[in-house]
Amino acid sequence: MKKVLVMDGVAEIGLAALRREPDIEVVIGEKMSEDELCNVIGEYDAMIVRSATKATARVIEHASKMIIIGRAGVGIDNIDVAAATAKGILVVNAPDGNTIAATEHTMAMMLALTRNIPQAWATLRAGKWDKKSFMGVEFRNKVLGVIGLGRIGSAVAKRAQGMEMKVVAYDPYISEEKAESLGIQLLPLEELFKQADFITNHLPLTKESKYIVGEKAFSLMKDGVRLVNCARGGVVDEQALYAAMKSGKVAGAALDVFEKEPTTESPLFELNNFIGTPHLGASTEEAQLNVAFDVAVEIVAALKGDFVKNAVNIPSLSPKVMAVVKPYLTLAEKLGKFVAQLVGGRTEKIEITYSGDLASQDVAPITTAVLKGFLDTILQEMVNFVNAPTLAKERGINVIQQQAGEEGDYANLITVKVISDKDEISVAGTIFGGTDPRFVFIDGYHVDAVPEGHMLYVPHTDKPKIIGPVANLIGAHDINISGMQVGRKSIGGKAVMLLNVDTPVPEETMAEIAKIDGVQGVKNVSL
Ligand SMILES: NC(=O)c1ccc[n+]([C@@H]2O[C@H](COP(=O)([O-])OP(=O)(O)OC[C@H]3O[C@@H](n4cnc5c(N)ncnc54)[C@H](O)[C@@H]3O)[C@@H](O)[C@H]2O)c1
Ligand SMILES: O=C(O)CC[C@@H](O)C(=O)O
Repeated sequence: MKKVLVMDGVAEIGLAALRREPDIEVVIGEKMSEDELCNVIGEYDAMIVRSATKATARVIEHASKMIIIGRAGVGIDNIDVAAATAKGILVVNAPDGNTIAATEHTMAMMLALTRNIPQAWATLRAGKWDKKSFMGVEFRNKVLGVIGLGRIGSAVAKRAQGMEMKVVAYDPYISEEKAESLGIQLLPLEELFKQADFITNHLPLTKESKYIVGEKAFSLMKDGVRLVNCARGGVVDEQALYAAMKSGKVAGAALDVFEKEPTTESPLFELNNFIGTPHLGASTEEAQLNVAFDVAVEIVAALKGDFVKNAVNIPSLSPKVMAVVKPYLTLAEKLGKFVAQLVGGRTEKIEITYSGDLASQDVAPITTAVLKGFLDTILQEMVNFVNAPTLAKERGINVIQQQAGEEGDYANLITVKVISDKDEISVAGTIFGGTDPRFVFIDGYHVDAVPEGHMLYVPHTDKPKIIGPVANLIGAHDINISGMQVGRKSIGGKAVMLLNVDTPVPEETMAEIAKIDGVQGVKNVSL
């Protein structure tokens, strides 16, 4: 039975999707301190959070059974993803489910700010009919500067265009063509600050984006600019904003997110032209249903050992690409395991070359599968798709992935070459007919071996009286040989023999095989 800890109030539809699974027990957690969470987290195989619970490095250190942490929302700044990755814990989010909610909240904040709606209602409620204090401005023909033209930024832009605003944007990771197709002019950030009448931030909080809207930015802005942030606190420097509002530079600001959350006190709250909401961007019934369901589906998939769609710490693939690469993952893992058992010495480099159909695919997950197979064989600690690249890097293994392009004799081919301080070995595999994995080269010698179970690898000199004696010695120990492949490049030169055996060949038999004249080595391999 797998235990899932659900924190921060996740919609019932997500809980129901988890409870439907007979092997999953759902535990609804109450708000906990870091210490309290550390004390209980070791019992759980998965955890779901929104933004309140912090999966810190300390919490993750105590998460001894954890397979996956799911974020019912977009931002993953409350999860220490690096710590999770190093521990092999998958982190997934629900990136699409609350886009519209956050977009509409941004539009609501822009309108409320510009037409003084919260302030006017407060005075009306206080018994005053005050028309003079609440003069607004119109959106039409104004310039909206969107910082971060991702899912929410571009949806906000579309709605602003519907209100006849001119939209400019800053996002160095979006192509000119994409922006053009949205009718948006991309600008350098400084230029956006200079031109915009309204500015809305849609950047996540990262090292690069912290305080990107700070003192210098305010000095560049137009007098009377209005600012909205419904993305992440800390992108806007709240002290600098306060100063810019006090000086009259900023005519109004609306924040849904704050550097410190929860927060109920801020100098900004004393300003009449400031409005704030307590991180409500994703708080619509629809968004909460979407993110709860999406994240639950990912948790169920991960706990069953299936692939997840929205992993943030392993490469995510579209279903179309996944359909292409999935059959190669098992083959790749076996190639990694095979070379790990043959190579001696300290591994310095692993070169993985893809050709044929794979030359033009996104092969990053296949490379990870090779590393997983390789490291799982040589390390005691848990190795999985999440931590395999990090573990390889920590061990100083230089991983080179290349896509060769030329077809060769195989429709698809993965060649894994491992170079150590003492040794070098390569093995290549292919998939026949979409499902049938084969090893087809070992150190450039052609073979055609089914990569499964126990195998015996015997490099030798190509001459008579080798194959028979090897087979006889194995047979004499009552071990059944279910397959045998011999590859050579030239008569009398080096050759390789690969046997599929039903049980591993005992050490003493291997020692006898090694004594056969012409045998250059003998190794057991288990896949
Ligand atoms: N207030 C809420 O409740 C709420 C709800 C949903 C999302 N969010 C937040 O809104 C933000 C945007 O969400 P999204 O779904 O649009 O994300 P997204 O990933 O689709 O968009 C982010 C955009 O920012 C750009 N970007 C990232 N770092 C940058 C940098 N340093 N400089 C310039 N551009 C950079 C990226 O290229 C991307 O286009 C996230 O921080 C998310 O957590 C808040
Ligand atoms: O869960 C929430 O209420 C906020 C989520 C939002 O900040 C996000 O990044 O998706």
